[in-house]
Amino acid sequence: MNNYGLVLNEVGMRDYCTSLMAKVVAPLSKILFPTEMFSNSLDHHHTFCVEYRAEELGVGDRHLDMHHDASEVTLNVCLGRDGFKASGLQFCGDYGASDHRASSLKLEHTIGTAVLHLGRRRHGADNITGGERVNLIVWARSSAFRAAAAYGHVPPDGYPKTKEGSVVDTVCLSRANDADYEDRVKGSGQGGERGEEEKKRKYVPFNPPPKASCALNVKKSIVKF
Ligand SMILES: O=C(O)CCC(=O)C(=O)O
Ligand SMILES: [Fe+2]
Repeated sequence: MNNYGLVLNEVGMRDYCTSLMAKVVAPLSKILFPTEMFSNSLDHHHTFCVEYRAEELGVGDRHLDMHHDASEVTLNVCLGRDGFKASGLQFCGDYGASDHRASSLKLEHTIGTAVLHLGRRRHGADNITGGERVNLIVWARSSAFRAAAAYGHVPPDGYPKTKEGSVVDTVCLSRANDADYEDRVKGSGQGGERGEEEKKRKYVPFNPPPKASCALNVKKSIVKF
């Protein structure tokens, strides 16, 4: 979670952000993610700016731990500021997939460019080493998809889960979300101690218990009126 930034919906920019979602995010999502259940029904959003500041500038977020978003599709636009250093956005696999923690892409942010990705794709931002970086983030959501999940038509977080495969890359580990973080980073020369706040978090294990059903519950998807 970012501690520094601004929720644009709360400062009078909701309508502007809604038109950005309708004119940019929704049409591109239809083209890029045509097989997703929600690709035709993105209808609301949580839109905010994130801000990272290098240590030399004092307090601020330096990086963002590995996570997936509370969105169906995310638009991430790099707005500035000139001269920031170290801008990597590391992507891994999709939440629930066997390659969830395998590295897939490292994107270097540059001002004026954007990336559109599925919300469930694991990602995290590198430590900024100079200057300040500000990005606009649109978490686009579908009410229909979320209602389907709430009523059990699809699993609660949207997707069935597959047992994790053998490839787990250190760059994809999350200090806050992975119970095995410390064991896995030991000896890898990367990562570090969890902060106090991260230690207090309740872990939600990625892999489902052995007997958990991963299939969609077909019976539940029949709605009686
Ligand atoms: O810093 C970035 O570019 C990513 C931000 C992000 O993933 C988020 O706020 O959910
Ligand atoms: Fe994110």
